[in-house]
Amino acid sequence: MSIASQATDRVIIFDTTLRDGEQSPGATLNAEEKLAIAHQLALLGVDVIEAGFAVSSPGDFQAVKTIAEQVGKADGPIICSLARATRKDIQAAAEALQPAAHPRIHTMISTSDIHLQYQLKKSRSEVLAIAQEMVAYAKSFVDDVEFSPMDASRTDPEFLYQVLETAIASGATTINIPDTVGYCTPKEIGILIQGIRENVPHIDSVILSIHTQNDLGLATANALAAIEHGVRQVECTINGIGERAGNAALEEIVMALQVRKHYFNPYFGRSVNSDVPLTNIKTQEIYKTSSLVSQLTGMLIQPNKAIVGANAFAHESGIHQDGIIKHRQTYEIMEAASIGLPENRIVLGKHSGRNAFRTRLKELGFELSEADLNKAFNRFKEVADKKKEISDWDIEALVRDETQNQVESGFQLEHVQVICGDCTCPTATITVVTPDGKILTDASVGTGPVDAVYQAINHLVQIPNQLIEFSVQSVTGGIDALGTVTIRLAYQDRIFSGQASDTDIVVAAAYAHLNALNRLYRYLQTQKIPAQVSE
Ligand SMILES: CC(=O)SCCNC(=O)CCNC(=O)[C@H](O)C(C)(C)COP(=O)(O)OP(=O)(O)OC[C@H]1O[C@@H](n2cnc3c(N)ncnc32)[C@H](O)[C@@H]1OP(=O)(O)O
Ligand SMILES: CC(C)C(=O)C(=O)O
Repeated sequence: MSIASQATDRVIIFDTTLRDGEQSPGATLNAEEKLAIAHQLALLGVDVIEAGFAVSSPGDFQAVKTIAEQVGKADGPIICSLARATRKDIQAAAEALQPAAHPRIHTMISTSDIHLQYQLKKSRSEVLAIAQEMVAYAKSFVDDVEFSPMDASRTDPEFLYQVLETAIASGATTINIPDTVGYCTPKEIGILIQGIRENVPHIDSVILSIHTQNDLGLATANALAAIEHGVRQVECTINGIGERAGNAALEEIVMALQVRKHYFNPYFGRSVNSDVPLTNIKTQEIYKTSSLVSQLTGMLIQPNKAIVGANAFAHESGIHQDGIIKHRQTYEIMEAASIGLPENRIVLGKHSGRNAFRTRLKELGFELSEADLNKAFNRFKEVADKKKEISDWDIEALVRDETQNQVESGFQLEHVQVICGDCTCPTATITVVTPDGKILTDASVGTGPVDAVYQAINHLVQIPNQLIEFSVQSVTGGIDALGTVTIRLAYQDRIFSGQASDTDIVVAAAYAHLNALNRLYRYLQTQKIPAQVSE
């Protein structure tokens, strides 16, 4: 049974990722890649896959044919090919779709005066005659024929009604209304659809469809407005890819209908509180499908993209994180799991608060006292000011650092400043606070910036020691990674180690050195050997 002959109390999802989506500059797919996406679209549960434009190239013809064979099974989706309103295009589409259990030919011709005058160079009556002839021709191959009046939203409504009436009389089973250049506002789309429903004879005997482009960023809003006015098929693409600024994004349409179903239910004659989904889409497959399309087309997804962007379920600011930890719905209207993501993300960064920090520490197995937590949190904020995102490894390093520094109280590092470069003698200026509260400053030169720091600290602290090991490790990847410096100092026959982390490894080296010196200092105290602090 053709989908058009079924009464629909839901929205038919017509996916055109493999046709309009592939028209995104740079997004070209080969037949194998198209097949992989088509299989995933079938798993996602789309009703119609527009697999390509069969006449456009031998490769696209083959892709449509292979998808028709391998995905267009009896229990699978409708497989569709686009065709201009020409015999050659329609023949190619029919031939490529031949193996599909449910084939659809989608034929189109422009109807706006600007297209007729400048592109087709045809009169309205010629276009009317072509539409009539070509829909009938497509119908001679398949039952399921979709007709699109290209640039419908800029077409004289009276002429549009005439063309649509003709297409329906010639056998079209789906009438698709394209806002080809993404020109309309949602209100105008509503008026357009309402006008068609009121003025085109037999429009209720076909599926009315909408195809929106995103030139003004209104594709999703326009598609939803059309649904409110009785449209029952939406043409859309994964991640919203498509010609120019793209098409309505499938994931946005589907999740809007899912999350706001109580709002949309009355437009489908349902009771407001019905929880029956308004599409057949298995929403848990959305994320996987989105990633596959992004990977194969090379079209990266902007981080703030609705539903599938990396930040769509990520919370960075303390107030939001606090709310999410207390009750997820305070700042989330849908669950990450509903699109197939394992969980939402609390991102620790400069806007995060104590609750999120404490919660992450607990997850990492650290139970800190309130005082220790505050200290670690202050360090965290300092690092967050320099680093975009704080990873779990960074946090572990910070907490370890704080814990060690508490144990080894003694000299406190107040200030580190280093000048270095290829034409400069590396010079470090260091300020420390002694255990009895004196503030001391000194400057030293060295063979490199770290050596200069060590010389200056040694001069201030006056504890004899020998640096026997120095290593630096990047805690995480990236240019803003935390570096952990580990050192070992020898004093007579004893070894004292120190470790510290910072986004600046010279600063980390200074803290690590002081950390080891404090251990040595405490040892000297227990041995009653006085340290000679410089004056
Ligand atoms: C809004 C949309 O997304 S529509 C789909 C757009 N997608 C594509 O164009 C991708 C695939 N296209 C192609 O591979 C090629 O353009 C082809 C194979 C379709 C045609 O290639 P060519 O024969 O070299 O024609 P070309 O692309 O230069 O020009 C398009 C021709 O189609 C005509 N045309 C455009 N739309 C239609 C239509 N709906 N019905 C009939 N003819 C049409 C144009 O008037 C023009 O004809 P002309 O050469 O007689 O002036
Ligand atoms: C072929 C039609 C539906 C189209 O892509 C458009 O008009 O934008």
